[in-house]
Amino acid sequence: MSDTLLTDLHVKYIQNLGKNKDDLTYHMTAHLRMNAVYWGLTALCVMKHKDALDAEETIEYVMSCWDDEAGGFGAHPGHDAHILSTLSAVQVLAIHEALARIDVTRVVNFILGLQHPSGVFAGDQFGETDTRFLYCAVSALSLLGAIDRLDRERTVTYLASCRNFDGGFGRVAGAESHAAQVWVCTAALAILDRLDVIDVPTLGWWLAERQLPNGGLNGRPEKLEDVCYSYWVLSSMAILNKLTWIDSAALTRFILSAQDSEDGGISDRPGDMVDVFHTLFGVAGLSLLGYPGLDDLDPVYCMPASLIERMGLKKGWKA
Ligand SMILES: COc1ccc(S(=O)(=O)N2Cc3cc(C#N)ccc3N(Cc3cncn3C)C[C@H]2Cc2ccccc2)cc1
Ligand SMILES: [Zn+2]
Repeated sequence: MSDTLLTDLHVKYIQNLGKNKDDLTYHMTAHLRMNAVYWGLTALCVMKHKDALDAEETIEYVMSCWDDEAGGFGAHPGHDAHILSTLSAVQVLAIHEALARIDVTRVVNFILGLQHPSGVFAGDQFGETDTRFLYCAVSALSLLGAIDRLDRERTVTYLASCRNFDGGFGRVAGAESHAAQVWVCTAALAILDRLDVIDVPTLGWWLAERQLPNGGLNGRPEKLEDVCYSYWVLSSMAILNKLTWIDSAALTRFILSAQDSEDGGISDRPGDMVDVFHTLFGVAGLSLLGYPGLDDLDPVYCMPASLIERMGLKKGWKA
C-alpha cells in the first residue's frame, strides 16, 4: 500500500523472478515462462529500467524456446510452439532489436498456418480459437513487417462478427463482451486500419461504465475491480481517443493501493498475491494515465511507444 509508485522495489521484484529455480511456483509456471519474460521486460521498460535484466541472457532464453519443427516459439525449452509464446518472443526480440536472429519467413508461415476459414486464429495446431490469438497473429505479423501476408478481409469480417449490441467484443462470435477481448479486437482493428468497424460512442460508454466507486475498473458488469483491467480498458479508450471519460485520479489511487510495499510487485487488487502479469498491467495503466517518471507505452502493441514509432508502426489513426 502506498500513494507513490515504488519503482525500485518493483524493479528488484522482477529481477528476482525465476531466480529461485527450486521452488514449486517456478515449475508450475513453466507454461507461462515466455509470456512472463515479456511481461517483466516491458514493465522494466515502462519504469525506465530496461537494463535491469541482462539482454543477452534474455535473448538466449527466447532462442532456446524455438520449436524448429513448427517454426514458432514454445513457452519453455522443449514445449510445442504456441501463438501466445511466439508473440511474446517476437516482442522481446523487437525490444532488444534482435529480430535479425530469427527466420522471419518460417515464423510468418507458422502464424498464417493457424488461421481458420472463418478468419479466427487457433493458438496452436490442435488448440481452440479465440480473438486473443487473432490479436497475437495480427500484432506479430505487423512487428515482423509481414502484415501484407494476412488475409485482411477474412480477418476483419471475423472481428465484425464478434461485435455485440453493447459495442463490445467477446472471445468468439456470439460470446459476451469482456474488457480483455474488447482490447484485443480494438487493437487488431487499429493495426488493420479498420476502426470504422467499431461503434465508438457505444463502446466508449461501455468502457467508461467499467469504473467502480473505489476507482478500480472491472472486466464486465457486476464483476470485481482488477488492476489488469486498468490496462485492457484504458488502452482501448486511448485507441478510441476517449481517455478523458475515466476518473484518472481515482484509478491511479486504486493501482497504487495494489502494490506490495514490502517485497515489490503489484496484485490484481489490494491484499492479494502480487505477480508479474499485474505488475506490468499496473505500471502500463499508470503510464497511460500519465503518471510522472514512466515511459510512454503504445496502447496497440503494449510495447514502448518510442520503439513502435522507430519501427514505423505508430498509427496516425484517430477513431
Ligand atoms: C493465477 O492463475 C492464473 C490463471 C490464468 C493464467 S493465464 O491463462 O496464463 N493468463 C495470464 C495470467 C498470468 C498471471 C501471472 N503471472 C496471473 C493471472 C493471469 N490471468 C488470470 C487473471 C488475471 N486477472 C484475473 N485473472 C483470473 C490471465 C490469463 C489469460 C491471459 C493470458 C495471456 C494474456 C492475457 C490474459 C495464469 C495464472
Ligand atoms: Zn487481473
